[in-house]
Amino acid sequence: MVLHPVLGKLVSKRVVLASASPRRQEILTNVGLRFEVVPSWFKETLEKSYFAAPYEYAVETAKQKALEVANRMHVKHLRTPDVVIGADTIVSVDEQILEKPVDKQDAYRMLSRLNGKEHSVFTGVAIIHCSSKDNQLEMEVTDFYEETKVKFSDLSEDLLWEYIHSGEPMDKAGGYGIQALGGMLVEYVHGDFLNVMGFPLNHFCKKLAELYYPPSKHNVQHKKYDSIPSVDTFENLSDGESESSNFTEHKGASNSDSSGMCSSGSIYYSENSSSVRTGFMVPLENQNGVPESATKLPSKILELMDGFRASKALFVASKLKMFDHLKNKGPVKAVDIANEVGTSVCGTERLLDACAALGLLEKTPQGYSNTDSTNTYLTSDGEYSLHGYIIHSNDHLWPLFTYLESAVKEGSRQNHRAFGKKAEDLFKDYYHSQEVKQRFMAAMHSIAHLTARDVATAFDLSRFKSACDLGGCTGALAHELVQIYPNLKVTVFDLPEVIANTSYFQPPAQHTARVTFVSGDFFKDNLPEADLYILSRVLHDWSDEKIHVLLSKISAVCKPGCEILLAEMVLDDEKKRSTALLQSLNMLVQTEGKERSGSEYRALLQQHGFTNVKIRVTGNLLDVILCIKT
Ligand SMILES: O=c1[nH]cc([C@@H]2O[C@H](COP(=O)(O)OP(=O)(O)OP(=O)(O)O)[C@@H](O)[C@H]2O)c(=O)[nH]1
Repeated sequence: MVLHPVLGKLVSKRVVLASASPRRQEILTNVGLRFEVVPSWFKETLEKSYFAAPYEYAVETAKQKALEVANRMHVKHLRTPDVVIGADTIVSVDEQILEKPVDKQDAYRMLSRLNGKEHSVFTGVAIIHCSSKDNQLEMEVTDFYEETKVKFSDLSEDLLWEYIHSGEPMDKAGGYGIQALGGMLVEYVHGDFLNVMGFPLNHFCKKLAELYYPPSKHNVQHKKYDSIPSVDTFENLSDGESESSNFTEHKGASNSDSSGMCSSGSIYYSENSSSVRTGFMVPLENQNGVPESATKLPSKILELMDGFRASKALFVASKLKMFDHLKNKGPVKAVDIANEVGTSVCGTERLLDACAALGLLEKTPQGYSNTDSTNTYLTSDGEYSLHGYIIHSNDHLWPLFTYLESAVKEGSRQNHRAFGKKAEDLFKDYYHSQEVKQRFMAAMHSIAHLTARDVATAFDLSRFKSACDLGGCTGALAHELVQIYPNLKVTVFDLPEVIANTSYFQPPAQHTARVTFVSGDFFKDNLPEADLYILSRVLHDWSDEKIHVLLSKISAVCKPGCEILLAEMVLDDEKKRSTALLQSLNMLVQTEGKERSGSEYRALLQQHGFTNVKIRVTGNLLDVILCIKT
């Protein structure tokens, strides 16, 4: 494979990809490059008017992303990477630069602009070679860009919105992903497809070839590499460093292709060879440098078999607040965390190592530190903290799931077995003690906060003046709704014991005046008047009989034209979505409810006069259903 000699130059180096883009990770992993991912914190806010051409903006942003990571790693870990790669993809149309859309309206604006026209996709790339002298960081920056022209077909408004509601546009430059659903919008591509996806691999390899194999005197009369040097010219490329010639062609290896790549994308190389040889077998290595087994392993099954261990490691690290202890600190040694948390050193070290291997922590010789997503999702005060739900999973769901077998045999909830209590009303169980109640509310709050934006924007709700969120708990969705819809007032209706405890979860005052809390039981008490009734993660708790009671109450207070919005994990009719199916098992062990399909919800709603049932799959944890009282 012609790329090997070039990528092989990076094998012995500590390579860091300064990008959170899963596509860039995939493109580089697929060609066997081994690297760490350290997403850049550089904010993509350079003043666009300062740049004469769009590609200059993309190159400068890529450079700034990579420089930020190189500097941070040097300062933070005192272990400087050898190479840092940064990239930035933009779309340019009518002299405008389009980046990632900020919301659905923005995605719509972008896609409408691209509709029926040709545009350019530019990816700027920066390759920074770092070294440290007297603890001073020295960097050599190489950068380049690649342009690909893409043309969209003429697309209808409906199709654009359908695409936007798929959720795909949101993290993609120009608001589309050519590698997935977005591919259907595209009439033609002129240039490097991978460049559109986020990383111009071919140009990257050419750049490495230029850097690592500069034309020597004897080949200087040859044309400058305008493509990757082929294997035929491989010997000419040798610069005498042993690593450059460590690559071995592997003929006849059963799970390799002619490129010498193993099927999982690793590069073959021999340990001691100083010249290219053929037919020499060495163990294949995976991404972590671990030899691959000779036996074909059922990796999916093994992963499921051990899945509970990984979950429990996450739960325990969260419960012991290890991620909180690591927040805003440089690397911390296991012994220091053990002392702070009050745990054994050997146990703590094993747990932290497991968390690092699971990608939850970064580990360096100086100690452990949180990754960015750990700071966001796993610390108790992270922006989208799931801490509450993780503790609920550990303390409540885990014991219930140990009785899954009984639940399957008996077809009913297992609270009496897990907690030694007679099954009463579902929420009475949660609210019997202040501690359990707060834990449950924190869990519901974390999921509501994470899903609120997608639920609130799945449909345009700007025509409504008043909404009532039945079982709205801490008001996380209500607050998101009033932020998005300036004319909307939302009443959160929930049990008195919930309403009495909501103050802790309220956001800073900004739009809070348009959110009010009213206590009551939606099965027994009068419902507040509203144009829109919201039931988010409510119906899945209940049997069809109870749902009929609730829907008939709502139907009775709904004037024609009033609407209901449901947010639930909707099962696909083919029952293939494992997250929703596992959530349905979760409902089995603890409630009388279940997850339902779109047609099941439609049937329930239609029986109470709610028609025109529309369903949006959001790509987040909750899907959204909207219907109108006729
Ligand atoms: O067809 C596709 N077009 C673009 C993409 C993806 O879009 C983003 C572009 O954003 P950016 O370059 O700013 O990169 P980020 O994702 O924010 O990650 P960084 O941490 O590197 O800033 C990029 O992910 C492309 O892959 C696509 O998927 N398909």
